[in-house]
Amino acid sequence: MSMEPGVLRACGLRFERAGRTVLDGIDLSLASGDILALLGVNGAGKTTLLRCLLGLLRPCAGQVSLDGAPLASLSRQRLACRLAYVPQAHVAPFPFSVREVVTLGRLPYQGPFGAAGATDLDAVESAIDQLGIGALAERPYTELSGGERQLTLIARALAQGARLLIMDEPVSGLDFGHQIRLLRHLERLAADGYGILKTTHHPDHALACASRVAVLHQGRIEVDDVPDKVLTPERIRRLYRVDVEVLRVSGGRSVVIY
Ligand SMILES: Nc1ncnc2c1ncn2[C@@H]1O[C@H](COP(=O)(O)OP(=O)(O)OP(=O)(O)O)[C@@H](O)[C@H]1O
Repeated sequence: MSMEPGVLRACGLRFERAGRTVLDGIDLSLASGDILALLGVNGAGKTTLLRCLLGLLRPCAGQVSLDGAPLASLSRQRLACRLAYVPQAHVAPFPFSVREVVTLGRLPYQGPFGAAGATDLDAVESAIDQLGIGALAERPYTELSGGERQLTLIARALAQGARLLIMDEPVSGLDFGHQIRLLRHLERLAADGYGILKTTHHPDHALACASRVAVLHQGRIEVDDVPDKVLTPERIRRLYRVDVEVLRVSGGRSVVIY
């Protein structure tokens, strides 16, 4: 399993779609130990930015690099050992079992005709165990609920062994308990040296579980700083057009009241 930390960096990213500028000069970095929460209203370009950072979309200007090397200079296999993606849960075209979907995370470590070896199987069982989805392991992915699919995709990313995780709304569709357990687990992973970039629509989740918060607005990163500095009532009001208060509670944490 790859244990390499790393720094993923976007410089001057610009992306256009159907003649519209979606991203306009984005500078952003993600390092080992970071939990970076990316906020922005619907359609702000969060998923587009994640897909540019993963090398799945090609920006029309700017560059993404991993430890100083442009993504384009790295093979897909090398990249997959360093960088894992948790997309928003989707319905798979084939009824793979949950264990088989998680095992797909091990593909970068196998040769063209390679079968999963002992290390791969250990990584798969460990990821299934971390996400608490052992009871689902033999169920067809196509027959899972949205939340169960989400947990499976997170397990697949952990099985992949990459230390930088790019997660698109990882808690969406999860019940309250799974949300809290996942956020706590992300904190443990960051303490263990993972770098995590997650999009979220919940300022509360960014206050509860992020070392930095970046706000994507009108194609630009409007601010990138510690959660308490970014998530002020004024900014939340301006961004989402809702009136809220932000209260300090015990343990030095802040919560959004509405
Ligand atoms: N396949 C596509 N073709 C054309 N435009 C698209 C396509 N996918 C997304 N867009 C547009 O690109 C912009 C950014 O979309 P994106 O999905 O990145 O936003 P987002 O911030 O992730 O939104 P949400 O919070 O709703 O998931 C939006 O205006 C969207 O309509």
